[in-house]
Amino acid sequence: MVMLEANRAYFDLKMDGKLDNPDQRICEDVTSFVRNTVDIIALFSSKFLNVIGFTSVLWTIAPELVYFLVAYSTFGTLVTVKGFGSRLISLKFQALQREANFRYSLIRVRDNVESIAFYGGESYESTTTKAFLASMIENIRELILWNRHLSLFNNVYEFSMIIVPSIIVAPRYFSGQVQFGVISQMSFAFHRILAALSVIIFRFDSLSGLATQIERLDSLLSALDDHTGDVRLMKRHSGRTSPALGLATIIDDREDSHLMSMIPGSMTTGSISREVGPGLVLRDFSIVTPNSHSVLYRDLNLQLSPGESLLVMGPSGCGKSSLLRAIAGLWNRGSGLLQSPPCTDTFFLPQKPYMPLGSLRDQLLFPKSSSNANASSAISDNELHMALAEVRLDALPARVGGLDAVKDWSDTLSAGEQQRLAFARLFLHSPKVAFLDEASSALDAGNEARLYAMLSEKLETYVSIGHRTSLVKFHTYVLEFKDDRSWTVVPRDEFVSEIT
Ligand SMILES: Nc1ncnc2c1ncn2[C@@H]1O[C@H](COP(=O)(O)OP(=O)(O)OP(=O)(O)O)[C@@H](O)[C@H]1O
Repeated sequence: MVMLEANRAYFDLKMDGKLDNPDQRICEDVTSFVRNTVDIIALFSSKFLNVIGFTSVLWTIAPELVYFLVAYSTFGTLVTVKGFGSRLISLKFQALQREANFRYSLIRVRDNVESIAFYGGESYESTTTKAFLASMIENIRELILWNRHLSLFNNVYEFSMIIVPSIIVAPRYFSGQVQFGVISQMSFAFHRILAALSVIIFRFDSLSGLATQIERLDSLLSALDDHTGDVRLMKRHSGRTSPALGLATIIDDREDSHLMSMIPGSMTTGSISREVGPGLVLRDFSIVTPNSHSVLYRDLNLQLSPGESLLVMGPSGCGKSSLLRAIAGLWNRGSGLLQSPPCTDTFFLPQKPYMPLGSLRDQLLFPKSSSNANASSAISDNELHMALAEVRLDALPARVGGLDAVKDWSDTLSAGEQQRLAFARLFLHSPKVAFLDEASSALDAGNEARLYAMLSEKLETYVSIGHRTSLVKFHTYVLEFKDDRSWTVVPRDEFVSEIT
């Protein structure tokens, strides 16, 4: 939940790609960690009481056996930890990682059944999934082998002590110094203390499992901490309002400079300065991709006042979506000034419409939740039906069983229907500024023109990304990226006269 709620940590951790399978760490490792910790605390407490209780018994009969037990269990513990420890922990770590990878490969197939079926990619997917399974099995095999070694060592360690107390006390029994009953009393105490002092040896399997879970959870928490550090730096940086703010200013600041050094690549790229304002202003704006550190474009300057709109065009891969990522705060590496309205006034329609789990009502209200009384009572059923009618999906509720019908919407609706539903979502939220990333790419020209005509009536300001020149007439300005990474911003009419 922290990952979802705290400054889009889920997005940044995925983009950084340094942490594998956070889902498994959260769902399974936490549960196992809590269960194992409780078990181990209970076990250690009971063994501690055994040591206290039985040492006094053994000490009165044969104190040399107490020294012997301490030395023997220390030797056994050292052999177990040094000989088996690091290998077993790393194998268990890999086991969790490979199991999660295998499960993720199955989930990917489930989520992409239609595309795989169209491509006829069953054999490829089967090979890939089998490779994940094989790597998991190989690891389990090695784990079983090492556990067998450990268990053999445990048996030798334990059984070689069976007759030791009798051998040591036998001379005293035959010389009449002790009774026969004392031998069994001493033997019982000896084995209870041995079991207690050898707890690390006999329970090494659970302890190494716990160590693995601690390591995985620790790296998750460290990644979240690093992320909080990054966000703190960004917030501090974006809190400044001087348009002249640049990388040099930040590096001169000693505290910020320390924080900047925690961000990979920050000394070379810096962060974008952010301000809140009514329109959209980009000044000397450059974007750098998160991992590859390649600069998509440099020194972009534009100003969009309330009431104006912008169409972003350009060849595939030139960085159109990345511009929206930067405006949304998903990408921060780069330089220059970005002024945009507060996030409460903006709404983004991403390239791939997202259909959350839930009812048709949830699809329309997303990202608000229909279970939130304020969100659901603010928008009536009638308004939801009207929004659907505006995007020509008025027949949808009857077709699927009403606004509360729950389906897998990404599979149930066509790509164009999902895009129309996303437009309905946008109209219902009626933000001051909207950002649309090829949000009508799956629509026919008629539906696209109708939706854009409605958009220009309903919203003051919007920025769209699109490839079709038919969209130009719905925008005030056109920002065009060229193949050589240069760019131009021109008024709509100028753009039209240039291309005709
Ligand atoms: N997470 C990432 N890490 C590194 N590079 C990335 C990442 N995401 C995108 N890129 C790269 O950044 C460049 C710009 O990507 P972007 O998605 O902005 O292109 P685009 O202009 O919107 O393309 P299209 O029109 O095909 O959607 C591409 O070369 C892409 O490979």
